[in-house]
Amino acid sequence: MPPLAARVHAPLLLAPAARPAARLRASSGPRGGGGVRRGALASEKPAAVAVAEKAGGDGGGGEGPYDAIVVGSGIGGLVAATQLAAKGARVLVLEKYLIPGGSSGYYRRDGFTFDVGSSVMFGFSDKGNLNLITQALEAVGRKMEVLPDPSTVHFHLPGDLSVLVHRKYEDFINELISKFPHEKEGILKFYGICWKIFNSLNSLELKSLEEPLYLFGQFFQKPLECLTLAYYLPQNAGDIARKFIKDQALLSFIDAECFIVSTVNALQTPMINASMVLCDRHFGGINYPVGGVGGIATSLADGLVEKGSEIRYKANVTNVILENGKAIGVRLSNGKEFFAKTVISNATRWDTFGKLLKDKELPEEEKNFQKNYVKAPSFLSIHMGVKASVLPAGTDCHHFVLEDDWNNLEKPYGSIFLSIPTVLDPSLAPEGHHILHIFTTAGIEDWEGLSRKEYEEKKEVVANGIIRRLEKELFPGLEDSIVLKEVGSPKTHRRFLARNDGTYGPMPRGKPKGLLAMPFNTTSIDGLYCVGDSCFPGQGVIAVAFSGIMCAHRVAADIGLEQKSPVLDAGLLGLLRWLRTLA
Ligand SMILES: NC(=O)c1ccc[n+]([C@@H]2O[C@H](COP(=O)([O-])OP(=O)(O)OC[C@H]3O[C@@H](n4cnc5c(N)ncnc54)[C@H](O)[C@@H]3O)[C@@H](O)[C@H]2O)c1
Ligand SMILES: CC(C)=CCC/C(C)=C/C=C/C(C)=C/C=C/C(C)=C/C=C/C=C(C)/C=C/C=C(C)/C=C/C=C(\C)CCC=C(C)C
Repeated sequence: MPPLAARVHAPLLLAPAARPAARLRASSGPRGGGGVRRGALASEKPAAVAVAEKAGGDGGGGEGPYDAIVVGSGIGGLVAATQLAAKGARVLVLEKYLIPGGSSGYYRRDGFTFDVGSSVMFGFSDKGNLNLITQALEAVGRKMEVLPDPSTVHFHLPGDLSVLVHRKYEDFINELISKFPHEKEGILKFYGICWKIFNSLNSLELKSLEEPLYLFGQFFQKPLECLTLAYYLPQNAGDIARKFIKDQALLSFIDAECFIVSTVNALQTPMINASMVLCDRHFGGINYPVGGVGGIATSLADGLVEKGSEIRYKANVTNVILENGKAIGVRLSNGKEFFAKTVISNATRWDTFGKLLKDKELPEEEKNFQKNYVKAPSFLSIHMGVKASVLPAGTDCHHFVLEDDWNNLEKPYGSIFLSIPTVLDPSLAPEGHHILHIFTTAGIEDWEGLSRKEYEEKKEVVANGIIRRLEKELFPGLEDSIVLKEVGSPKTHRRFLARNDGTYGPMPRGKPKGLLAMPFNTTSIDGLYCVGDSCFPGQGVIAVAFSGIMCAHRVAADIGLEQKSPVLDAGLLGLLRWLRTLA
């Protein structure tokens, strides 16, 4: 392997549009083996690529009707689409970009395969009911090989507090107690409640909470578990932690645990979401897909096509078409129209109602959502290839760094997330090298109004500051070991992920009532559904996978593929709408 030249790349978070053919070929998965059908050869041409090549992006003339059109192929959209296709629906997914996955996509540079977003994968185990990524793949006959991560994250926190979240719960809890022996009882109680909630969740068959026949069925079969969930639904992790824990540093640690999940502190993080991630990391564990995270989306897209549905790339949806107030199709930027019984938007709710329905007055329900939630800041991401020698032996895969001051936890550029997926899967980088994927929160307003030169310079200055902090805290010699570096700003994320202001997801405006105000999948527009991280239960790949499963169930009932009761529907949907107004 010839040595890689050290250099700094232009602002490319994702692949440049100048290489469309290569990008379509790359759809076979990050490593070609990322999404192999059971018993199929890894070298077989994935069906999704064939359709993309045939479609050649936007065409002309109207098409349809489909059972459902899905706008966007993030994990939320793809799970909704594949679940529906598995139930026998004919689905069309329209994706603006060149490959599927959105924030869970990938790109390649000089032999490195980078995950665009998170590399920390929940829900990828082979047990329980909450392994939603595994289940989503299985629904379309796919299975990915995964590598168990021995830990979830290594926290490097103020006051030299270092906590490694081991895969084994006992190891983690003993390590935490060893740092706060005086809070042993409080620690066991707080994490004990998390387990109570997690076990309740894990005992249910997860489908749409907006479908009454299913919901009442679950209440009948598992009354205690459902009541437990209903009890904790409006509560937040920070309030529960404060019932048992007094030590401020320990409460700040729990803030950091929650911040990773929700980009806000524990007082603002719904207890159900906190419990889900604080326990699944030990129950199913964190598992990394061989070949990279991008393989999940390409496998789902291939599975979708094999079920007789379609996905088209370079298809930029600009409008949802309404007829008598009902969503009946969509229009692309090239004027082409597609029609369907239902339309599912995987764009954020801000984009769905602010752009795809810009001529329509914002419905009350959405006003309520925007009253309760704001767009979380975007982020600055740095993808680097480094010489392997810079990492000490036994380096953990994921790190969270906040050096001196707890007050900086939620501030822009305050906390640093770092993933080194090559610790688990060396095939993602050329021999002798590692990948460092670094990100930190950043607002779009910081990056607007700059000239090209100022923008490039600012990216360099900010990125180098972050790299120097990591060099000081974790890896001496880091700067000199860099062979490849690409910096993405909030503007990059807005452009390539098509997310309003490049937002990371929704964030409660104040202190939420747990998950009570979070909208589900139906909207106040007949035939229009939303899926993704601005729907219940919020941010996170496993969370949007759940929103996809819920959405597909509700849509399937509405188009006659699953049982439904119009009378009960009206009652439950009305009740849920009313409950949201209480939040
Ligand atoms: N760094 C990170 O770890 C990171 C960053 C951001 C988001 N995330 C996570 O990623 C997940 C987001 O998943 P998601 O399912 O909500 O969606 P997503 O944002 O990942 O994907 C949405 C997809 O819809 C496409 N799209 C948007 N508008 C469109 C339009 N008008 N026409 C056609 N296509 C359009 C986008 O190109 C994108 O591919 C969440 O888990 C979130 O928390 C992670
Ligand atoms: C309806 C009513 C009213 C009532 C009823 C009751 C009941 C029954 C209820 C039920 C409920 C349920 C089922 C629920 C569910 C839920 C769920 C599933 C949830 C989930 C969640 C998840 C989440 C949130 C996740 C998240 C994650 C994340 C975000 C991640 C991230 C990561 C990252 C960022 C990375 C980091 C990195 C480093 C450190 C490096």
